[in-house]
Amino acid sequence: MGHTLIQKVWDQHTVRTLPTGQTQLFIGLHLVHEVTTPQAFDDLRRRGWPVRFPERTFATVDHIVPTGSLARPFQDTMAEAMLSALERNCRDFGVPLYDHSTGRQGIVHVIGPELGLTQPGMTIACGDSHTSTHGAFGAVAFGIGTSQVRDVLASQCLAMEPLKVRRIRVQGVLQRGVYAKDVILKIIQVLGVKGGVGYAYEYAGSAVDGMSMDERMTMCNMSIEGGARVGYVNPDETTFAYMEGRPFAPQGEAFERAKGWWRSIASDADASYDDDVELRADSLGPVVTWGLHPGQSVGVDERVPTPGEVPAEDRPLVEEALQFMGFAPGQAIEGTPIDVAFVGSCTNSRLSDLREAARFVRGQKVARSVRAMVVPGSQAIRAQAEAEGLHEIFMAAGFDWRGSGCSMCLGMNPDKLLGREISASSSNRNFKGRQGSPTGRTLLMSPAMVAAAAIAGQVVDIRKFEPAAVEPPLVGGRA
Ligand SMILES: CC(C)[C@H](C(=O)O)[C@@H](O)C(=O)O
Ligand code: SF4
Repeated sequence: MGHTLIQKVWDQHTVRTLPTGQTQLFIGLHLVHEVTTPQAFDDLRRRGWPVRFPERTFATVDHIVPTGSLARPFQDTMAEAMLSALERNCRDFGVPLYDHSTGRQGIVHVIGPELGLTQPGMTIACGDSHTSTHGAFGAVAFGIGTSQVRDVLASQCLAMEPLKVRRIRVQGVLQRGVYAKDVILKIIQVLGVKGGVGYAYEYAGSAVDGMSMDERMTMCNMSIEGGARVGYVNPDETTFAYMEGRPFAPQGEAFERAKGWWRSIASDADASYDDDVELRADSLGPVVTWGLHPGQSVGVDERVPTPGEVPAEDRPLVEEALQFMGFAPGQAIEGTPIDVAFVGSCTNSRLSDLREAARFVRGQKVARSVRAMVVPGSQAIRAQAEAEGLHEIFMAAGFDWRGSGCSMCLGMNPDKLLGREISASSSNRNFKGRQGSPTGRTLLMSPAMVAAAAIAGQVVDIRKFEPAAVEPPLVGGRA
C-alpha cells in the first residue's frame, strides 16, 4: 500500500511520538508577521532563550501596513507599536525582516513562494490561518496560534495531532470565465465550512494538474475556510518550473537533485485516503458568496436561498445572513449594486490575478458609484505589474493603485469599508465586520468578477462581460 504526500512528509519530520500520542514535528520553515508574534518573542526574551533556528525563520510586515503613505510613525499607534516590535524582535533575535526597504515586502503567503522559501516536502508553520496556501507546492503547511509561534521560535518543533486525508479530484476543463477561486468556493459550498475539520485536503484531478502555481495557491489558500488546516497539491513539472531560479531555491546541480526528492514525496498511485470526493470542472460557473461565511454562496446565475428551502438546522443562519446582507429571500445575486471593489489579498493578488482583472478593465471606466482599488500582494508583483503597464490600465479606469499588504481583506489598516458599504472582493472571508466596518458587507468572487463588477457597478456574470476588443500586450515575466 502506498503513502500520501502528507504521510511521507510527516514521517520525515517526526522527531518522536510524545506520551500524549501527538507527534513532535520538526518545522522546516517558520514565517512570521507582526500581528501574532510580539508576545511569543516577549516570552523568549523573558526566559532568556534564543530563536533556535533563525536561518529557518523569515519575517515580513503585511496586516497593519498602510497601502498609501508609509511615513513613520504611522498614524495608528497600535500599528506603529506592532511594526516597531517586529523590527526590534528581528534585530534582537537575528531573524531576517523583509520590510519595505528590501523591495521584497508583501503578504507573508505571497512572498514565501515568490522568494523560493516555500519548497515541496517542507513542513511550514506561520501564525496565520492561511498558511495552507504554501501547500500548493507539496509542502505540509498550516497556521498556528501565538503560543505555538513561541514553541517554534524556541525549539523549531510543534506537538501535532496527525490529520486524516481527503482527496478532492477536480476533473475536466474549466469554462471561460471560471477560475480556481470559483472551484474552491464551490468545494466549500458542497463540503461545508466545517467539512474539513480534522482533514488535510489533497487537491488532484486533471483540472488541478492543468492549473498554474498561482491558481493552486488560490485553491490551497482557502482550505482553511472549508475547515481543513492543510491543503496541498502534489509537486510536478509546473511546481519545478516555478521554483527554478528563485533566490532561496536550490541552484544548479542541487536543484536537479532536489527535483528527484520532490518527485519522490508525491502521493503514490496506490495510496489510500480517508475520504475521496470528485467534482466536474466543466459544469462549474462563476461563484459568488451572498452570506456571512465562505460556504454561503451561489452560482452568479442563481438566487440567494429562501429560509424555507434549507434544512431546519441551517435556517437561523440563513435568516441572519439574508437580513444582515439586505437580500430578499430568493433574490437573484446578479445585479446586486456594489459600493467598493477590492482586488487583493493572499487569495488573489498575484501577477496572473492582476493581469486577468486588467483584461476586463482595459478601456473601461469604473462606475461612478464605486470606489475601486487594486492591492498587489507584494512589492515585487507591484513592480512587475508596473513594468507591464497594468497600473496604467487600472488607473485610467479609475482604480486606486496601492502599495502591497493585506489591505481591505481584513481592514487592520486604513483600508476599510465605511458603514453599510457592500464590496465585491477577491479575498477569502466575508464574516461580519471583516473588512473594517462592523456593518460592512462582503461578496467574495474571482478577481475578474470583481473587475467586471467595478465597471458595471453591480454583480455581473463575467461570461457575458466582454473584455475590450484589444487585449493588453502582456509581457512575459514573473514576480
Ligand atoms: C491576523 C491573522 C491572525 C489572521 C489569520 O490567522 O488568518 C488574518 O490573517 C486573517 O486572515 O484573518
Ligand atoms: S491577505 Fe487577508 S487572509 Fe491573507 S494573511 Fe492578510 S488578512 Fe489574512
